[in-house]
Amino acid sequence: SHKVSVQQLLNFSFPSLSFLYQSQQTDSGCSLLPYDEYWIRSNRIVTSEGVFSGAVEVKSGRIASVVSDDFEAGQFLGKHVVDFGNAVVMPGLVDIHVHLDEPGRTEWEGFSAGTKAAAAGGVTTVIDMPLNSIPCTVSVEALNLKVKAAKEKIYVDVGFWGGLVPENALNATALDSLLSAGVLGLKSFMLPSGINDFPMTNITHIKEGLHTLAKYKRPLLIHAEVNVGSESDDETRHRASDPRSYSTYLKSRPASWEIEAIRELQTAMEDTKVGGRAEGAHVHIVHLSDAETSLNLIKDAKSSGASVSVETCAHYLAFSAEEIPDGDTRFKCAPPIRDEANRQKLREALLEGHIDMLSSDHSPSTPELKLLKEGDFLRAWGGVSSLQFDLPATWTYGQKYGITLSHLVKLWSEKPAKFAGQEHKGAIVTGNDADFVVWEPEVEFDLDDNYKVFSKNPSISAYMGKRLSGKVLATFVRGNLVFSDGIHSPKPCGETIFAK
Ligand SMILES: NC(=O)NC(NC(N)=O)C(=O)[O-]
Ligand SMILES: [Zn+2]
Ligand SMILES: [Zn+2]
Repeated sequence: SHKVSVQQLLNFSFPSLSFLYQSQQTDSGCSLLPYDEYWIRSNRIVTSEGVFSGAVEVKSGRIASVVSDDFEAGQFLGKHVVDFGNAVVMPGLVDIHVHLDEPGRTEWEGFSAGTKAAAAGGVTTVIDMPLNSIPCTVSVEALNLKVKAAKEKIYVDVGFWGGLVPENALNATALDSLLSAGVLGLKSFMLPSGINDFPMTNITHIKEGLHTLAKYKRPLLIHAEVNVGSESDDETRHRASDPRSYSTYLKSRPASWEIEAIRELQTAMEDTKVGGRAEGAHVHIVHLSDAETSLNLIKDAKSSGASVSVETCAHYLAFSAEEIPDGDTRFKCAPPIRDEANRQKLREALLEGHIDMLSSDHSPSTPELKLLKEGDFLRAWGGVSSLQFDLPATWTYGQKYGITLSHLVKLWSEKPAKFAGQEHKGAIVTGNDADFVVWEPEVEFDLDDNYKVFSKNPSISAYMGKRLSGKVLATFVRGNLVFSDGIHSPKPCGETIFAK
């Protein structure tokens, strides 16, 4: 077949999309690109298998075809082609662990600001956590309030986890109605969550929850830490140590808290096996920090046939305890960021495939609650604000230990999409939603005061002040160009996602 240079056929190339938008504004306003059918071309299209030079055809929000560069002459004649040249085209990121905090705590975050940050960071789907909003998503009524609050505010697609709490855990009817209303799975805590109306569950609650989840084949996400007392054992002795020193906080929350929680979960994990009481359900350990015994226990459960997975977060891979300055409570989260040796082990485990996926655990609050002025690690709110930096943070630190573009696709898109029951997302294959991030891995930028962070309270993000590489040029959600050249589409056209 006769090959032609695609350059001869292009009718426009990046960057000019926002100008194009301004000149050809559509009435929907959902997309900065005024076409329903177009091709995206790049020398670096990434799948979990590798990188190729080619083009992706988009029609009505879906991927209509994917071709490598040995296409037929004339294939693009008369078509709209956006050429991204050497910029990388990947499936958009699917962040399964995000606290958007609306309704009720919009001074912490919110659907609009949070999903703008997601879009600016190449995240095309977020799954919202059931806690920190008021009310927490523990009933159908609360879910309905969330969905109502999200209406016409979201720039990317948003699904919801429901909460498993003592109040609903032993009540199969209550859980049935929450699951039937479309939450993608449930989430619970094995110790106090910090939010009074999201109480912790014990192992009986967890087992009953899994039993109900089995019918729906949906996962239970678990914050796996239990309070087994700390090394120095009581609050008074911590108080005697310097609360501005990160090591004081780290000692107050040792790895034994994660280990003990996962041990307690062993029989619950057993229940998910073929023939078990909760066959069809799945246990997912969120934000693993301890890369040793806790991870080994999870590996053992997996190899014994339990349906189990585990995520870690970008910040556990990026930072180590030794680097956290005194008083810098932006880094306070639970479980805590541990020492350098642990970070190395976590990175190895990730590359070896023992950690199934990544998430942000974007859990922002306000500078006041982070006690940024006092710098008191023991009293500050726990949670890292990071949603906009999922991609560049994972990439910047990941390059040091061997993360490839294909790793990013697998850990940030394919695996989490599948985990959340969104098999039609997370990969560049024909028929899938046209969710993409286009970015330049080599371009560096400083997260200084001039950098536009779309989340509320940018000053609390642990990444501010850092230099990252990996600039997002464009983000597409179901074919809509929702972010380009630093601006968002005029209308927020993200969709709410429900389990069927
Ligand atoms: N209430 C929270 O958002 N807690 C979160 N806080 C963290 N991780 O420090 C979490 O995911 O556990
Ligand atoms: Zn948690
Ligand atoms: Zn969380």
